[in-house]
Amino acid sequence: MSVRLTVEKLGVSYRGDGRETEVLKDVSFELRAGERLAIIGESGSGKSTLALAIAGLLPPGSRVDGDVRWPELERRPVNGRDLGFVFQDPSSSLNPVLTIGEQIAEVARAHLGRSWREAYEHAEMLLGRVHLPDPASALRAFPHQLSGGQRQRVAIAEAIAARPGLLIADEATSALDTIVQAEIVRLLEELVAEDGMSLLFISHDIALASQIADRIAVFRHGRLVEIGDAGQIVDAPREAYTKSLLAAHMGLDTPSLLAPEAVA
Ligand SMILES: Nc1ncnc2c1ncn2[C@@H]1O[C@H](COP(=O)(O)OP(=O)(O)OP(=O)(O)O)[C@@H](O)[C@H]1O
Repeated sequence: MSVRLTVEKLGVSYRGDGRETEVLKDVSFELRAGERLAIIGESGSGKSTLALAIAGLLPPGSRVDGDVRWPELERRPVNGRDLGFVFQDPSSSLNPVLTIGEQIAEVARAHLGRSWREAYEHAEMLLGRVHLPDPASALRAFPHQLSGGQRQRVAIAEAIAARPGLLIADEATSALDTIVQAEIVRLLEELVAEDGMSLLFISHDIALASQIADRIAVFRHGRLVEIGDAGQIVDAPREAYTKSLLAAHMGLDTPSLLAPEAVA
């Protein structure tokens, strides 16, 4: 499998109020084509900063050390074209005064060079792919006319409109109730498999991460503590911190994450 992304000794510091705060330190990993990698860690561990650094979206003035490379590309990656971003709050990527059709079609026009008519057809096809009921009517709807789960489906359709090689989902299901969350996770799995995209699934929820990811990377205080196959991380974590994350998940009322044979 070819390598889609190489993160090498990445460090990020934010600057403000005359101070510099280091939030990512010496982070290295590879993401292969078609691979689903979950990034997990507590709030403030640097997960979103990692996503922003990969997308080239860090605030101006941030200090970046190390490297993010895209071996398959011979040019700089273009946001929207080479990578799609889905955030926790779909309102941050959807424009409230444009119809759903206009927003998705605009991505197809900008990045795929489609005419408006072709771009609208493309948008309707994508709304079908994200399982929005009645895609033709949805094209004419405004974001506020949809439910939270439907808005997240639209945000996903927009993120994949230009067929990017990488989809970054940053806490994309955290604001949704459990049933809708499971549906969106299934949808992401389906789309990633169909399009051969790589997925960076950012979550504070190790149980959810283990459902969707091939591999899991555990972050703490801006450092990559442990990375491995999802099964290994959940069944046989090497680091004490990962064990404590798993233990914190295991409330008395929580079903075990471990496979039955591993418990026996
Ligand atoms: N623009 C910024 N300027 C200064 N500090 C920032 C900025 N953005 C984030 N931080 C700080 O960087 C650290 C890492 O934040 P980040 O959002 O990357 O963590 P996270 O793991 O994604 O957290 P969460 O799960 O709460 O979103 C935190 O201490 C945060 O307060």
